[in-house]
Amino acid sequence: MNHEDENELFSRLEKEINADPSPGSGGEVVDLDRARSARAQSVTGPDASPDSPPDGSGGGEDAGSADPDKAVMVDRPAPAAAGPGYLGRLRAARRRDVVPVWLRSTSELKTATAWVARHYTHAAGYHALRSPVYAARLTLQAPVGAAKFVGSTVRWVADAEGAPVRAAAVRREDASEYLTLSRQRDGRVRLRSLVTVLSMFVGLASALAIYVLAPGWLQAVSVSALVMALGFNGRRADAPVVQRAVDMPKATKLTSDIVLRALGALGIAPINQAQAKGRDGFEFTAPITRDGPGWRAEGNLPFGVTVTDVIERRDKLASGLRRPLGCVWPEAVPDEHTGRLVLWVGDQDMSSAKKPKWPLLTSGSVDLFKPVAYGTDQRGRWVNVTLMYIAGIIGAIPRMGKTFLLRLLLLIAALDARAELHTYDMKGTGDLDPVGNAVSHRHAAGDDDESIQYALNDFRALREELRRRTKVIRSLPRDICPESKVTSQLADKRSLGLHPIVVGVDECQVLFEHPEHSKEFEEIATDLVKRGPATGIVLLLATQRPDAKALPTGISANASARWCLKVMGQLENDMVLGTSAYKRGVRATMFAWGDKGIHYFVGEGSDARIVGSVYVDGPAAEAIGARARKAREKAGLLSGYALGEAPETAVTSYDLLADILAVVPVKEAKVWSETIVARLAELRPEVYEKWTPETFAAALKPRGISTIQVGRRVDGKVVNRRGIARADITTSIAERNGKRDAS
Ligand SMILES: Nc1ncnc2c1ncn2[C@@H]1O[C@H](COP(=O)(O)OP(=O)(O)OP(=O)(O)O)[C@@H](O)[C@H]1O
Repeated sequence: MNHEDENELFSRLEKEINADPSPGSGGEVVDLDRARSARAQSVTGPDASPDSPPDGSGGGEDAGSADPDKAVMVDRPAPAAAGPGYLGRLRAARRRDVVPVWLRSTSELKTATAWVARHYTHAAGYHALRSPVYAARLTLQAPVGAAKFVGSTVRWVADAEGAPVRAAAVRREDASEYLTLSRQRDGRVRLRSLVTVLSMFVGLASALAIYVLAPGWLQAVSVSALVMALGFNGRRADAPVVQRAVDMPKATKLTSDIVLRALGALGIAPINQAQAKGRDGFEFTAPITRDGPGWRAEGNLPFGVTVTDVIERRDKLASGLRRPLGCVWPEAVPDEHTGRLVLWVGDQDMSSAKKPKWPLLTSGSVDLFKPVAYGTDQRGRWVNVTLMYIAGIIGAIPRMGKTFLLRLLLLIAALDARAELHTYDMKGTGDLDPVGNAVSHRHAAGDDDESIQYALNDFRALREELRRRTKVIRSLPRDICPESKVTSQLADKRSLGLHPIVVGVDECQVLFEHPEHSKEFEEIATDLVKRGPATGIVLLLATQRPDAKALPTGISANASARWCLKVMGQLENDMVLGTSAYKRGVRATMFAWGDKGIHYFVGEGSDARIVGSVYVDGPAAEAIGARARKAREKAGLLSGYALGEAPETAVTSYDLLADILAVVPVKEAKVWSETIVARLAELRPEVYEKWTPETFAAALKPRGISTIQVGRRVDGKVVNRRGIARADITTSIAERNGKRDAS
C-alpha cells in the first residue's frame, strides 16, 4: 500500500467515524445480534464466494479501495466463530469416571462396606433386644386384631361395600337397578359364605391336626404366629409396635430451583438482573447429582461474575439454600474459566458429620515416603499427605486446631520408626508431649531461655547435619541416588545417616521474633526449608500470627505444603496459602468459628482442597506415641530426648568416633563398652558423664556401628560382655573421611 492509498483510507475512516453517532451522544439502542449479522452480511455479501478472505478484502483487490464497512469488522463470520472443531472438542473434553472413585479405592470401598455392615448389625441388635417388648405389645393388641378380623370378614361376606349403592337405588326407586344389584349381592354372599365356611373347616382341621399331631414347639410357634398376626392386625397408626433403630438424617434434595433461589439471594447484580428479566442467571452445565454424602450442582455464572464473588457470600448462599453453613461448599473448577461454579451441598455439617475411623488410630505403621491419610474432604473421602520432600507451614487464628494438626502430622512421622523427630512446643502447654516424650530425639516445651538455647543448639546441629547430608548425597553413585535426593531405600541404610528428620515447631513466631537469636533461627530455618526436603529433613512450622515477622518471607515463599485453618484476612490467607490465593478464591476466611480442624491444604501436587483433619485427642495421641516408641525400641532406634539423654549442647563440638579412638589404643583390638564409657567420661565429663553402655550402643547405631560380644579373661575365667572392635571405628571414620574427600 503506498502513502496516497493510506491517506485515502484514513480520510474515509475519519468521515465514517464522524458520521457515526457516538455512544455517548445519545445514540439509539442497538440490537447487537442483529447489527452483527447485518455487518457480516455486508462484509461477505449474500452471494459472496466462500473463498473470499474473512477480512472482506476481495482476492487481488487493493485494500485501500476496500469498502469501509469491511474494514471495521471485528467478529469473524459464523462458521469460524463456532470454536474448535469436533476433534479439538473431543481432545479438550473432560471424561467422567467410568468407575466411581469410591469403587476404585479399596480403602473407600472397605469404609463404605464397614458402614453398611455396622448399620445393619446395629439395627439387628436394637430390634433383638426389644423383641420381647414387641411380642408383649402385639399380644396385647391381639384381641382388638381378632375383633377387627371377624368384623371385616362378616362385612366381606355380607357384601357391605355394595350397601351404599343399593341404598341409592332404593332412594331413586329404580326397581330394575335394585333388582340387578340384589341379584348380584345374593350370588356374592352365597359364594363368599361358601369360601368362609370352607376356610373355617380348613383352619379348624389344621388347628386340630397341630393340636393332636404336632410337637410342642410347632404348637407354640403356630399359636405365637397367630397371636402376632392378630396383634399386627390390631395395630394403631399412631402407636407403632416396632420403632426405628436409627434416625436417618433428612436432607432436602437439591433442585435447580433451590440453587437459583439461593444465587438470586446473594445480591450479585448480574444474577439479579438476569432473574428480573425472567432468565435463570445461572447456566447448569450438568445435572444435579448425588456426590458422596451430598449434592453437586455445576454451572456457569453470568458473564463477569466469578466464583470468588459467590465464595465471599457463602453465608448468604447457605441462607438461600436453607442449609447450615458447614454444609455449603462453593468451589472454583481448576483449569476452567473463573465463572464455572461447583456447588457441593452436604447432607450434614462438615464439622459435625461422622468421620470414618482413621486407619492409623489403633494399629499400623507409616512409610514417610508414601502418602498417608490425615483427613477427609467434604465428601468424606480420605485426603493423603506425603511428609517427605516437603517443608510445611500451618497457619490459623488461635483455637482453630493448629496445634492438633501439627501434632497429628508429627504422630504420622512418629509411626515411621526410621524418622528422627525434633519437636518444639513454644507455647509450652505440653500439647506436643505425647510425641516428644515418647519418641523425639530432641524436644522442648516453653519459651524460656533454656528452651530457646536448646532449640538454637539443635537448629545449629541440624544445619551441620544438612551440610553433611548434602555431601553424602553428592558422593553417592548415580545409580544408587539417581535424583540427588534421599529415597526410602537410602533412608534404610543406617550407615549413610540419611533417615528422615522431621522438625515440628508450634508457635514458631517465638523463634523468629526472638530479640537475640531471631536472625540465626530465620537463617537456619530458611536453609532447612530450601535444602532440607531433598536431604530428608522436613520442617513443619505452625503459627497463630502468620505475618512477615512471624513467618519470614524466605520461609513462607518456599514452603511446599500449606495448611490454612480459619484466618481473618487476605494478608494472612496469602501468607499461608501463597501469593494471590485469596484472589483465586482459595479463602480460609470463609471458614466458620465452629469449623475446627477444617482447613485448606495446598500440596501433594494438586490444587487447594478443603480438608477436615482427623481428630486425635490427648489420650489417643499418647497411645499412638506409645506404639511408635515400641516400634523404635524393637528396631533399636530410640534416641536422644526420648531415651532420657541430657540436652546436648556439645552435640556440635564433639566427635564420638574420634573420642573412642582417643581412649582405645591400637593394641586393644576389642574393648568392653563399660570400659570405654568410663574412659570417655574421664576424657569429656560434660558429655559422657552420665553415659551407660546402653546409651553408648544407641549412640553408635546411627553411625552404622553395632556392639559385639567381647570375651575377656577375668581371674582365669572368660567373661563375655558387649563391646566394640576398634577396627569398626577406624573403618567408619575412614568411610566418613573418604566421602568427605570425595565430595
Ligand atoms: N480435627 C479436629 N476436629 C475437631 N475438633 C478439633 C480438631 N482439631 C482441634 N479441634 C478442637 O479445637 C480446639 C483447639 O485446638 P488447638 O489447641 O489445636 O488450637 P490452636 O489453633 O493450636 O490454638 P492456640 O492458637 O491457642 O494454640 C481443641 O481443643 C479441639 O477440641
